[in-house]
Amino acid sequence: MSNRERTRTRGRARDVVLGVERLLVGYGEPVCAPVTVDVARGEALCLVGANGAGKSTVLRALAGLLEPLGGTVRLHGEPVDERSVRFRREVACVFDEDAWFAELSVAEHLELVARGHGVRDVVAVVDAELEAQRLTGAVDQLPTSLSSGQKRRLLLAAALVRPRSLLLLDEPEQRLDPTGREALADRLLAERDAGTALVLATHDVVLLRRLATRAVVVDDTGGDGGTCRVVDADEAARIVSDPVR
Ligand SMILES: Nc1ncnc2c1ncn2[C@@H]1O[C@H](COP(=O)(O)OP(=O)(O)OP(=O)(O)O)[C@@H](O)[C@H]1O
Repeated sequence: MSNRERTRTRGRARDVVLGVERLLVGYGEPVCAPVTVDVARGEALCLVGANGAGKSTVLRALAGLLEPLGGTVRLHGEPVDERSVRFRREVACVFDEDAWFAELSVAEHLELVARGHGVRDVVAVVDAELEAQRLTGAVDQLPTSLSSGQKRRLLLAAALVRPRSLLLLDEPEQRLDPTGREALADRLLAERDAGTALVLATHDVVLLRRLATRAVVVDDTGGDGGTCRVVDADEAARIVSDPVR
């Protein structure tokens, strides 16, 4: 969806994918103020904030990997349950975790993920994503032999060769060179405009400016009636460019 189309559809009912209500996260103690926000199809919500503010912790709770201390998270109106097949089918994650089968090549990994999620045209889907992630020269390599940037692109490819209505990404720009960051922004923009709901933690102002439709400022001040502030993309870009303001 272009920005013009997005403006035109403003005011119509939004197709909410993720609903978050006073979500409180932490490890025994809260790490940040509660979060209240929703994310519709074709929207990209960025989580911004200082190192250690709690962005990854919020993402882990959204993915059902961390039990919240309070509040609710709903996917298509249903409570998050990472054990349910529907939840796992709908939610793709790119977190900072390398979970590879050491003996499977790059192409074999992607084919395994796509097949496991019931993708029909596995070879075509995997080939297209290898191309998009500039991994065609590494198809036969084992993950351990990849550079750190290539490993990151393989993680991204694994999230994009499978069905999803929600894509959760934790600093996807990490370890990518400038060309890789541009390609990442292009790919995520296409994903957003194809109707996926995106939530990503990022410190990258270029990615934020190109992609964000809104942002949550993750901190412990409870600036918005006791919850983390929800701001527009311009305000988020100003915060990321000048975090001490
Ligand atoms: N497994 C854990 N157990 C206890 N505390 C943790 C754990 N993981 C993170 N923390 C703490 O929770 C706080 C929030 O960490 P988190 O990784 O969510 O921050 P972040 O905003 O993603 O930071 P960054 O921008 O550096 O990635 C930090 O104080 C961190 O030390």
